[in-house]
Amino acid sequence: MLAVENISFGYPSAGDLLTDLSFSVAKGDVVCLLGPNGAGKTTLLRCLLGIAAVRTGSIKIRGRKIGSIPARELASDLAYVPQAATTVFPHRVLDMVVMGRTPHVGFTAVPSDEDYAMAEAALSELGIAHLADCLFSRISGGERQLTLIARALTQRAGLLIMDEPTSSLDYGNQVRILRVIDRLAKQGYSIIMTSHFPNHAFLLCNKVLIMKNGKITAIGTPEEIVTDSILSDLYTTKVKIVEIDDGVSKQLKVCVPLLA
Ligand SMILES: Nc1ncnc2c1ncn2[C@@H]1O[C@H](COP(=O)(O)OP(=O)(O)OP(=O)(O)O)[C@@H](O)[C@H]1O
Repeated sequence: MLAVENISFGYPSAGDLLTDLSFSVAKGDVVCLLGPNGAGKTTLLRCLLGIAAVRTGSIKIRGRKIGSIPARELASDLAYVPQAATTVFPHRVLDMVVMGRTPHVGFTAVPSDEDYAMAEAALSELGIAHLADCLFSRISGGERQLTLIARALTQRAGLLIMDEPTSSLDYGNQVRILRVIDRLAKQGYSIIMTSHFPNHAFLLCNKVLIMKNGKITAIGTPEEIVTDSILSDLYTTKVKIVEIDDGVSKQLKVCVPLLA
């Protein structure tokens, strides 16, 4: 679905911030991008979205270079789910979600009844249909994140790019969002998400990219590469991976930071 080949990126008159990154994303993949602050995760997402133009290499979606795809067409392949910041504009939740139809209807056109029906269906799919008439600025952080995911679903793109989808959410809401991501992947969506929580990789990702100083230093399954030594090196702090019984059917790995 997505093929990233040897890309480098830097801001004008500065050196490379991302160096020679390559990876691929298949249908149904949930890819977790792990790395410390400043590693270049958001910058990489900006390149994938075509907001930042790469210096070298190529990013292809379904075989086409993203630079050659008109923005509106690209939006039917890629949807961005930003962090759940609030907005100063008092939009209704349903109106926020129907904005996902913008690439399909155009900036000046009014969304049709069908567009609103799609937005309502996305809200129902995520269990927040009751919020349709609430103001986005007055719902909780977890509800805002679900609203932004609903907007991406309404866009009808197969690849969802999520920047720290659980940031600033409490434990229960983090798990709710992770469950939604897991369910979407099972429906065939591909997902790339950044996270500061290696446990997320164990819980729902089938592929992990380890990023440090603008480079991908390891790619693999969580079992292969989310290890004591790689995480301790990545975050320059002692980390231990332990196995627990999840109480249902399997052993689950969890990552524990050590203070000593
Ligand atoms: N507009 C810009 N101009 C120059 N440098 C920038 C710009 N935006 C970001 N950077 C630099 O790029 C580097 C990578 O930033 P980026 O936001 O991609 O990291 P990140 O891994 O997403 O970090 P975090 O986990 O803290 O969000 C940082 O050193 C940052 O200062």
